[in-house]
Amino acid sequence: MISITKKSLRELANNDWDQTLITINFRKIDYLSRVAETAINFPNFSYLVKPCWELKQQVAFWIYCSALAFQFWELDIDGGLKKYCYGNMTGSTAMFRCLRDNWIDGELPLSDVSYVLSNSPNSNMRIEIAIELSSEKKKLYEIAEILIARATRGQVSVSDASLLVDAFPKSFSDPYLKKAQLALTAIASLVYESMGVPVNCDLTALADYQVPRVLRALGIIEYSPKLATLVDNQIELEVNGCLERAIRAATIVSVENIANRFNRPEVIIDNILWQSQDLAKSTKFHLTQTTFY
Ligand SMILES: Nc1nc2c(c(CN[C@H]3C=C[C@H](O)[C@@H]3O)cn2[C@@H]2O[C@H](COP(=O)(O)O)[C@@H](O)[C@H]2O)c(=O)[nH]1
Repeated sequence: MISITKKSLRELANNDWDQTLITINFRKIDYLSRVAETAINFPNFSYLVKPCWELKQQVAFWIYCSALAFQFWELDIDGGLKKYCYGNMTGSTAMFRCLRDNWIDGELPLSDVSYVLSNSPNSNMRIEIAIELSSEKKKLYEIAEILIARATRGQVSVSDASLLVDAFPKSFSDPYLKKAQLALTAIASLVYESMGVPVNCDLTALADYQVPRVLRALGIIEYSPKLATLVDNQIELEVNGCLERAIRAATIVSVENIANRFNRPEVIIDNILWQSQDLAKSTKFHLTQTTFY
């Protein structure tokens, strides 16, 4: 098995970043100093876990949430964009809350998977992924334990994220390990919150559809006219095609440069950008039907 490392993901990103499709305006990174100043706190993952849950359960829950953190939108028959809603929440926040509300005795019971997820976008794939996890509760808790032990040593890495892919390939396979790295960020944060051990996250940015939208609105990345037209008109991009990969790659390269410029970890920069979606206003995100992000 070829081992995936932060170095190999960066190399992949540098290969996939097609500069005829996307320009990165490195000079504009300097203008982000105000954003970087607020990028002090580690992302918070304890807001949904119940205080009575032991750490292993908190981690199992966030592995579950991360596996389902993809494509919270769907195009309806008129071509309009519909986002996943639960209560008065939308997108991933809504999904995480729905999972928390249906989490019983340390799991989303297998018998509940279909009805809990049937009204979500890409529901067939979401249900398949949930079945992979819910039918292997013991394995979920074993991997949670292994990853907690690694985090407790003070560092998590891309190769730890790839353990999740080996354990649950349907849930976590992705050339850029987006969801597996989200899970590792959650584990680092939860270990810190519950044990007081600071955990260094040697991870890349999480290449999703919101961070490139924010980077584009900030003028850090700029699409070629052809790519801009597709994204702005909400034309779907082929999964794993060169356009989609170029967007994910430019996200990783940009966040790496922002992190280096302001001497902050990539996960913190990623999180502050993800939390800054309001800045992007009407900027469209790219549409790709995928379970990767
Ligand atoms: N790059 C990056 N992408 C992230 C996250 C998160 C979850 N973060 C929070 C969880 C606890 C912490 O407090 C974090 O703040 C979700 N996503 C992605 O966004 C997309 C959905 O977007 P929307 O429809 O707006 O919810 C989808 O691709 C999903 O995979 C992140 O942190 N970084």
